[in-house]
Amino acid sequence: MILTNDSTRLLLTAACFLGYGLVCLAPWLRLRRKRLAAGLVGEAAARAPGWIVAHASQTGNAEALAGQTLETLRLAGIPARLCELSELSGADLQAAERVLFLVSTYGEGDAPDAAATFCSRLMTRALPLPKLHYAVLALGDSSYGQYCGFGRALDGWLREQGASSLFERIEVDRGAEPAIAAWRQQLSHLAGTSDAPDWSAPDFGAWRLAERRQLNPGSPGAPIFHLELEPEEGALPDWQSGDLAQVAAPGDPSRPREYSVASIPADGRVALLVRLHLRADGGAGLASGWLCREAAVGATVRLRLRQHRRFRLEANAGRPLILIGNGSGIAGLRGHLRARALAGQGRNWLLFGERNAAHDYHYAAEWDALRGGGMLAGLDLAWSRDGGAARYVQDLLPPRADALRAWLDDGAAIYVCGSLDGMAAGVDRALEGILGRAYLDRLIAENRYRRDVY
Ligand SMILES: Cc1cc2nc3c(=O)[nH]c(=O)nc-3n(C[C@H](O)[C@H](O)[C@H](O)COP(=O)(O)O)c2cc1C
Repeated sequence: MILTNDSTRLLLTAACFLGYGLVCLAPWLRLRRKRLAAGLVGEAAARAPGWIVAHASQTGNAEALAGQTLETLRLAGIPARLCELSELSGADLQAAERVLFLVSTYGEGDAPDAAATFCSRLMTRALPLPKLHYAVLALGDSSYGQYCGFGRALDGWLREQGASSLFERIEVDRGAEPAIAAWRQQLSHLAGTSDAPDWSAPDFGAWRLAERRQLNPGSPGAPIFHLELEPEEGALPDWQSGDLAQVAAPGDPSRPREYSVASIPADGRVALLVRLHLRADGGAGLASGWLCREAAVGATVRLRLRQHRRFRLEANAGRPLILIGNGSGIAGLRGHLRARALAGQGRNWLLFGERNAAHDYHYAAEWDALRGGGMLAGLDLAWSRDGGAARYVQDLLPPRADALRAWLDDGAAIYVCGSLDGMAAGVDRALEGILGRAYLDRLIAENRYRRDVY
């Protein structure tokens, strides 16, 4: 084809417009993709109030069920969006048609960390919600005094504000399948669909206990063991530092025990730290006794891995990390330190507390190697049975207040792993004393204060 000067110019101009149009379209397409990924189903959902699936989760169970709830609504063609409870404003609640709440309980009947702002901002006051229809799935454990305490408090507060429940609160005791099935059934009924997807958790796999060694021989405390496991068949599954492993012990398979994974996939094995639980009568706990004593090296262990989104590094992977823990809590922190070393991120500060330096300084050689390699910038230790100024890990914080502020000013995130009794509350109080509650609440809202406490 022969082009005249005029038709060439015309074609070039048209091409320019087309190009410009594509440039303008690209951000819109990106935004649309982002909205879809965030759970906004269809453009209408961005405008219409629609349904909201709100979760408050500490270790990811309620969050995972919220994702599955959203998926069920999505399949039924219902516009809905997924969010964390603390992202909801009073105006959101007043505008929403229907809100499904999936919340767990922590501490002693408390809300998970991620719900702190919702509790302090909204649940402390009156908020008329006459138009709101809602349902609550409350996750808990009936061996605690305040069973499903937060789910019950939330339900009560919503009712006091004039909201109407779509169906009675459903309580899930230790992940019990029948309660989850009841929620699924109610949901299918509401959504007008009978083909809700199957939500069952993945099966336990067969793993071989490849290694076991006691970390604290001679300690006045209960023995603690480092275990390494590999799949009996097939490839190692993928996981991230911060994730959890569930073990079904032969003596009590219906109550799997959960442990923080202390290794990363690059190690080629799942490592766990298990403290032998000694009962008042001197006998060993069922699951820990089996894992630490009875199961021979080479034995089959039924295990499955579970994502722990709230304790993963995720968006904090590029920040400096302050890792605080005690006892077996070093497991989750070790996973993070190994992930950081692999990524070449050396701005890590470990603060750790145990009983005594001679027997309970778990993984001391590893920390030395990390320091030598520039992968551990700070290490502070507290020994409760050795005397000295700092007895518990929280005592390490006030004398290091200036360094702590400097790290946080540099954008650091804090990860706490270990016992809820004493340690977690003590660390929280010490941080509040140094930084103030508002600052800590901001860190929580920014996902820069993450806890795996038990
Ligand atoms: C340290 C700790 C404290 C807990 N406190 C309570 C409690 O007071 N009441 C309750 O019903 N469940 C309690 N639970 C059980 C959790 O709510 C339950 O394991 C739930 O399935 C966790 O869901 P999530 O992963 O969404 O946070 C507690 C669990 C832990 C680890």
